[in-house]
Amino acid sequence: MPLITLRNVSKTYPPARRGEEPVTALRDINLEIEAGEIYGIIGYSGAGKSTLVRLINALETATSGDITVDGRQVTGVPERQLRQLRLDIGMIFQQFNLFNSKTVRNNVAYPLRVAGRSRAEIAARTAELLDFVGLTDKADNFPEQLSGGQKQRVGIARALAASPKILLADEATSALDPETTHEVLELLRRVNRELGITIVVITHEMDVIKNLATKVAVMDGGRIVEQGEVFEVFSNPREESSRKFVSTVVRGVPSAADLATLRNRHEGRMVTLSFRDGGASQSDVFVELAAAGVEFELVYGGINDISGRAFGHLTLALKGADQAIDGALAAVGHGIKVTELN
Ligand SMILES: Nc1ncnc2c1ncn2[C@@H]1O[C@H](COP(=O)(O)OP(=O)(O)OP(=O)(O)O)[C@@H](O)[C@H]1O
Repeated sequence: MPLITLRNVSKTYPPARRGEEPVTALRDINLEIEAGEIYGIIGYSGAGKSTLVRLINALETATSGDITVDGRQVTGVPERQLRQLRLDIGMIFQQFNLFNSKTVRNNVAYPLRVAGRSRAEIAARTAELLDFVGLTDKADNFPEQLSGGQKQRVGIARALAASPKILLADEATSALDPETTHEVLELLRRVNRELGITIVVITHEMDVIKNLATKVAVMDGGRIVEQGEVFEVFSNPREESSRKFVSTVVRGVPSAADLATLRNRHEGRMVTLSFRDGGASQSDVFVELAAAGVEFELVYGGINDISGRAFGHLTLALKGADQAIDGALAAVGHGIKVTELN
């Protein structure tokens, strides 16, 4: 059974003022997240991502549909039954949401104090968590003395304090620079791998999905327009909005403007070759072209590695007789798609 299930979930917010229209933030969402996964949810601002998260941890109630978390019904149950659910879910935020007047140690200890744990237990658990996130030496500092990445590590330690099964990360790296983002993503991978915690990552950054998630749902206008393995969605996005996100991190067939620039700089016939794991490789192509006496230059694109599987699009400028070029490309055979650029 999946750890998190949403069936036909919709959410409509009532109008804020009289005369205004209600806002439908989610429409007929179906989603299954298995234990142990890192599940990415991507969409532009307003797509409904935060609403989805607030439904999973029961901060909002669905207008219709069913939500279960770890076998427990979330929709239509009284508040007191939601207490255990909230202990099972840790959360981290874009702006970290730390208590600025508390030390790092006391920030991490806070959920344990609220849960009424003993002093000895709190001290031991807090020390263990600070060690896990690499901030033992900052235990007595205040958040304002920390870098953004360190603050988020405190946020992660605090979210893990009550040993949740699920960690919800809402734009957790959006306020960080690329290097710090990398560090925090690495920590999240350890949280998943070493502690077995299921992670749901909400983001508008495709790089985060590419580097962290195993599965992804693409949201647009309150709907999930595409979902599946990250490799599948990246290597073969079917919907327009997925294609837009993928194009932010993967160079595909060059646009008309890019092609014009490439033609200014390079001579010859131009083709884009699309590769997919299991098919012909770059070197297969290069060997055939060289054997046919075709000169080639790689002018655009690249090969990506996602979850250990390769795919990508390479645009080549080719110089040689048309027949030799066609023969070489035909000889490479299976697994690559050739797009002639005119
Ligand atoms: N409490 C609320 N009351 C009324 N409308 C809301 C409320 N929360 C969100 N909305 C509306 O629901 C839609 C989805 O918002 P949501 O915050 O879930 O999107 P999002 O994808 O998380 O975007 P962002 O990244 O900007 O937060 C938007 O049109 C938003 O204005």
